[in-house]
Amino acid sequence: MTNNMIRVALIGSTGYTALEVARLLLAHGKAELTVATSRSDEGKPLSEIHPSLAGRCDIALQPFDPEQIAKQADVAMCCLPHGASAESVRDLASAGIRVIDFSADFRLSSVPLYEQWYGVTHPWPERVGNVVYGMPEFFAQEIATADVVANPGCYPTSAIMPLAPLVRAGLIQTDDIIIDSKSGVSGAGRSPKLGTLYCEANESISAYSIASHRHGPEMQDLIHRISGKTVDVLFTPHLTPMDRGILSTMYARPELQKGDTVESVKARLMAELRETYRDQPFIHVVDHLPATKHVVMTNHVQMTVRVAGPSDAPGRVIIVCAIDNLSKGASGAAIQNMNVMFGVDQMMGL
Ligand SMILES: NC(=O)C1=CN([C@@H]2O[C@H](COP(=O)(O)OP(=O)(O)OC[C@H]3O[C@@H](n4cnc5c(N)ncnc54)[C@H](OP(=O)(O)O)[C@@H]3O)[C@@H](O)[C@H]2O)C=CC1
Ligand SMILES: CC(=O)N[C@@H](CCC(=O)OP(=O)(O)O)C(=O)O
Repeated sequence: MTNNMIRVALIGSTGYTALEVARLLLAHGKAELTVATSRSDEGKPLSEIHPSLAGRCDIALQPFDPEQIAKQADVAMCCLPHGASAESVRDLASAGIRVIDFSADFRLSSVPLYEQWYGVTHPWPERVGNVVYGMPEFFAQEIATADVVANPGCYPTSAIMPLAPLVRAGLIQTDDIIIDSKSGVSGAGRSPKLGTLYCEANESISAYSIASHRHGPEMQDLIHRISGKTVDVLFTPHLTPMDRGILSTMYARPELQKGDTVESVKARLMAELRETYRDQPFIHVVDHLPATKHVVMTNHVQMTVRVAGPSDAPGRVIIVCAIDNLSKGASGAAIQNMNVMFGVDQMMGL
């Protein structure tokens, strides 16, 4: 650190999550961007790639050189796609710089699980299952001293935050959990793809990767790590015509107690969530139905619970959670993790 400022390196600066990190750092106060790397646009000012930064962040893009970056920065935010990220994370960590990895390369507990879902051989297998999951609401102590942090996936954040405490407390059954999520198009990244072209995505909602999305195992893995219980989730993501935001609607069966009503089950689940997140400044257990508009452009999470069925026979628990995929689902979470790693107020810049 110089002048008490945390020096931040952005790796893969031309993408959406990198832009969001740069934007948040402009208002941070205790952290500054000192390095931005790019394979494709070396030498150009960052603001040429992201015009919204013009006149505010004109740092020149440089090639990826871990030894050099370690001299210029205290922490690297690695905003690369999964598969490509792991090698860069390994090289940065070996050069002595702390790393926050935005990809899924270090999120899962085991190499076989990673290789089964990502279809690539992991280049740093000894660290898989040995990197803290960057969710300070559950793992702040480990994050504070970590050399590498695995920033959570966007959909998993919206599911793990409400489900893990309820599973841990034994309030919902562990099988038959359905997670139905809708994401804005920025969740797919900035590289052009057929499905994210305007005429494909606008005025349309579509499901994709049914029963085969890689975030299903991430949700199961992390709920297990937090609750100690094995859960079975069925996850369906949808692409929606919004720039950003995720709304997840989740269905589970309650563990009933004698005399339970719809109202008593709802009260018990809401009380558990409120107690879990009582001291967490970004997590809000609300009475209203959360919407993406309530949280976009913020690091805040809103969640609530409803219960369906005749009043004396509660059937299904319905949980609704809203986040911003680029903020608490990616770059905001990374800034929060960085704050915890460097011992500053976790809300700084957020
Ligand atoms: N978008 C979102 O909402 C979320 C994204 N994430 C994760 O964050 C990471 C970044 O996402 P996002 O910013 O959306 O992605 P983008 O596609 O917008 O940007 C990724 C950047 O990585 C660089 N890059 C692309 N391919 C390679 C490669 N093969 N080797 C090295 N560098 C490469 C490029 O930068 P350059 O050419 O400048 O080097 C590119 O601009 C991904 O792992 C993603 O899964 C996680 C949660 C939410
Ligand atoms: C809308 C959309 O396409 N979303 C992306 C997930 C976003 C993400 O960043 O996930 P990882 O960090 O785990 O890669 C998808 O479904 O692949």
